[in-house]
Amino acid sequence: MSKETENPTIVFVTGNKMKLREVKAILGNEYEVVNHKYDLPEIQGSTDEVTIEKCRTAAEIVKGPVIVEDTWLGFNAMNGLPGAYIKWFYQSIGCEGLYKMLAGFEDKGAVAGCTFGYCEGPGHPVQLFRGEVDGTIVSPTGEETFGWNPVFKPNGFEQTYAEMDDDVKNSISHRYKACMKLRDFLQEKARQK
Ligand SMILES: O=P(O)(O)OP(=O)(O)OP(=O)(O)OC[C@H]1O[C@@H](n2cnc3c(O)ncnc32)[C@H](O)[C@@H]1O
Ligand SMILES: [Mg+2]
Repeated sequence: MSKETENPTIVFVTGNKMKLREVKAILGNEYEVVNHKYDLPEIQGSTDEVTIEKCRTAAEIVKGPVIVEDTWLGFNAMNGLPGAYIKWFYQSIGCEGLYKMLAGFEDKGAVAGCTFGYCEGPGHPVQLFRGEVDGTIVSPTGEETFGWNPVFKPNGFEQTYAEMDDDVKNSISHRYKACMKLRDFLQEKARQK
């Protein structure tokens, strides 16, 4: 089937199938999201630093415009930790363990966030687009199909990310918010050409 209009292409360097799926669901009507599957090395540092380094490396590999994304989950009682290190915590102790980490704290508040990086190509600066959602950490509820979705319940909702329909998560999530900022930037850039 041929398309009437060609959407601009975005090259998304990620090794995470579920992130790719969500970005396609959020931006797929306006962009052709192409994946370069590569597990980019992640330095130790703030989420911004991690994203900038991932994006620089991705641009070197692809030799052209790329986006990358780094996700974090920060517990308010722990001043934002695990933050960018959530991947390693999740991999080692799972959702149940993440929930139990807060057993000794009254404050179950958390922030789910992600930062997209955009880089025009090797040697170019990296632009950052951040999206955050406040919520609480709850006992794992819902199917564990994507990371820590079962323990994160966004404020204002009765369901965890894992219990929500994909459409709902993708219209309110940290990733949605960051994608909207990225989209605005890309549209503005296209207008200036
Ligand atoms: O190749 P990249 O894009 O880096 O993919 P990754 O899987 O390594 O992802 P991160 O470094 O950003 O680590 C974030 C961790 O949080 C998980 N995660 C990311 N987005 C999520 C979301 O929206 N809901 C639940 N878990 C998520 C993800 O599976 C990782 O374990
Ligand atoms: Mg990673």
